Amino acid sequence: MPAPITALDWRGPLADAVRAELDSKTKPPGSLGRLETLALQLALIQNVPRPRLDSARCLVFAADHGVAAQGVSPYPQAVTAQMVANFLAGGAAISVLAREFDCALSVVDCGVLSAQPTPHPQLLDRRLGAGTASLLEGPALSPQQVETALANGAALIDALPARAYAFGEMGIGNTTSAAALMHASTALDAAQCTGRGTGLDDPGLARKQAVVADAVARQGRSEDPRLLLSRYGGFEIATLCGAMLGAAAARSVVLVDGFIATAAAAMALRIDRALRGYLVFAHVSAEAPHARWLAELQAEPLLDLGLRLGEGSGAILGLPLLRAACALLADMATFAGAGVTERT
Ligand SMILES: O=C(O)c1ccc[n+]([C@@H]2O[C@H](COP(=O)([O-])O)[C@@H](O)[C@H]2O)c1
Ligand SMILES: Cc1cc2nc[nH]c2cc1C
Repeated sequence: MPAPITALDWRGPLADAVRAELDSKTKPPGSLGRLETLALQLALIQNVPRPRLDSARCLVFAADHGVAAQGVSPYPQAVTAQMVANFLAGGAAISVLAREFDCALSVVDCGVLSAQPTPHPQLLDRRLGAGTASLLEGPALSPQQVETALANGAALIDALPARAYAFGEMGIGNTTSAAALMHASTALDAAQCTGRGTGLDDPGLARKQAVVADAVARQGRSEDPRLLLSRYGGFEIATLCGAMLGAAAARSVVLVDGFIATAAAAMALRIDRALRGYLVFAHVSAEAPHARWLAELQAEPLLDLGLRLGEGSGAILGLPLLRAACALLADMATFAGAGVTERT
């Protein structure tokens, strides 16, 4: 069972003090928009009037998916292991962004079907098995694998402490898993929950929608997040779910990436609603159902850049905005201090 999360108190004395401090700064009240909300959120998360973001980590959770055999992705399953090697070699988009933003990068192997993974200081072995089972043929994870994944994710946070986490994922076929989780846990139909992933053409999209519809027709809808994770997977989504809950329990900020990371967040929110205050939805992906799911979660993403890469690439782009919010709260002059006249 993941550790309990302290719900944020947006109406308490600390929130009032931070709002008053923001209003005392040399700017019209509210004129720094979302950066002011972020500063307040960070203060409440850290439970201090002057939050700091002196450490940040990016964790990319990777796994293979049996459902990839159904032709639901234009790329072969082997790309998952190949991209893990690319993350570690420093050539992937997330490798470049992590260096650019001075953010430690780790890759969590939750079940990638590489013959023999080469040990690497940034590679963490948390394999639950040899790839997620096909969600079309039965449960993608056993109930025991779900529990192990949730515990693994939370334990990673204890092992790799940070004030902020940019969480991402890699897994050919995992937009099908995320689509099935969305279809099975919302009132939306399979077509509304299914997107083109890495770039399916129209016949591919129709095939993927049929797979999502079939899988949910066979295994059913549910409100139970553990049951949903068990039915539809995948290994990386369930582990990511545990990591999000662990990060919030440790009072760290969780930067949520795209469609698949949002699937993990949606399941984690069903496990502990208090997680909500710790989440920063960094961007809205170009994967069509992502905007719909964010709307269901009443989440307003920070960025809309047309990204649909995954890997945590959108999540990490939120990091400079979090850092900016902290710096503004800490370092801006007040009207009184700078001798600037307040509004009449
Ligand atoms: O983050 C997103 O919104 C996103 C949207 C489309 C694709 N992806 C990435 O693409 C992979 C899954 O796509 P697919 O087509 O194989 O299901 C997986 O590695 C994800 O990281 C990610
Ligand atoms: C090349 C490639 C890189 C990725 N990164 C995340 N998902 C991906 C899918 C593909 C196909």
